[in-house]
Amino acid sequence: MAHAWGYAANNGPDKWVSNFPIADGPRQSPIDILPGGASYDSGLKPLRLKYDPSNCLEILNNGHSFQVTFADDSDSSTLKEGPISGVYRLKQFHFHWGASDDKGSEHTVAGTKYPAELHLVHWNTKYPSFGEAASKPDGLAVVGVFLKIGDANASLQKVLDAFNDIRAKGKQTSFAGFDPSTLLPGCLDYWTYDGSLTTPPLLESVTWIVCKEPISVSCEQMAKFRSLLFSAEGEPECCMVDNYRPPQPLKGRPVRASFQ
Ligand SMILES: NS(=O)(=O)c1c(F)c(F)c(S(=O)(=O)CCO)c(N[C@H](c2ccccc2)[C@@H](O)c2ccccc2)c1F
Ligand SMILES: [Zn+2]
Repeated sequence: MAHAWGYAANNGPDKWVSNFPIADGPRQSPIDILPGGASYDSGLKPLRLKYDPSNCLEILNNGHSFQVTFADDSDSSTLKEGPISGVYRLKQFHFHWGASDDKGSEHTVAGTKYPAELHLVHWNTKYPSFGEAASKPDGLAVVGVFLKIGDANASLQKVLDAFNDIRAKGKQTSFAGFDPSTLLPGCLDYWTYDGSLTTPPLLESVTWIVCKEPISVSCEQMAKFRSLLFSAEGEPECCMVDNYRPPQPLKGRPVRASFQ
């Protein structure tokens, strides 16, 4: 039985390298973004995101995070332009968060941690499937959005309202008609760099697109995130918190900014 990875002391990010040696690779994610170290690139286009709520299928607690999965058999929910070329289809979105409001994001900005981070995972349609794309250097594009404590987020609340059905690992429930563009900030200025998945298999196939502007989340909503469980029904309850990988070495990679 393959060693189950997780976020605990015995199977967390510092241990992943033993089963996934790419953990020490040249383009690992997340990173600490230094705004002063990013170079403005006037050639970067605005993000073109088009999401069809009818593609939204279900919400699932996969034991590491919760994910909302989309039908990706057509080009109706896509990411185009920005730093990428071609058409990338939305496959799922998920979040990372902390046990307290002072940590939880994967990317950091000049050392600043946010309480949570949203990831919208897209795959390059030049490849026949998500699985094929996931192993190619230009196969995936993930849009990251920071969450900052403030007013309650009405759009996020629709996702949190489904949590009672997915509290334990392996639980899933239908989740239809949700438009993920309602989770995006008003300004889509971004940083971009070449990186990887931040969980095993840590594949170095991700063009990261991290929005500069956060969206809001209330303290009560953060508490709702922390009501999910890493554990399955019948197992000792283990709260799903701190499911984030810390920043990894930049190893000389350029970070570009779409804004001045
Ligand atoms: N931060 S990240 O964007 O790197 C990331 C995560 F941090 C993350 F937690 C997940 S997850 O699916 O929630 C649990 C781990 O698989 C995925 N999920 C991936 C995924 C699974 C199914 C469909 C789409 C995306 C990830 O599990 C994956 C990607 C590629 C190949 C195998 C698995 C993910 F992409
Ligand atoms: Zn993620």
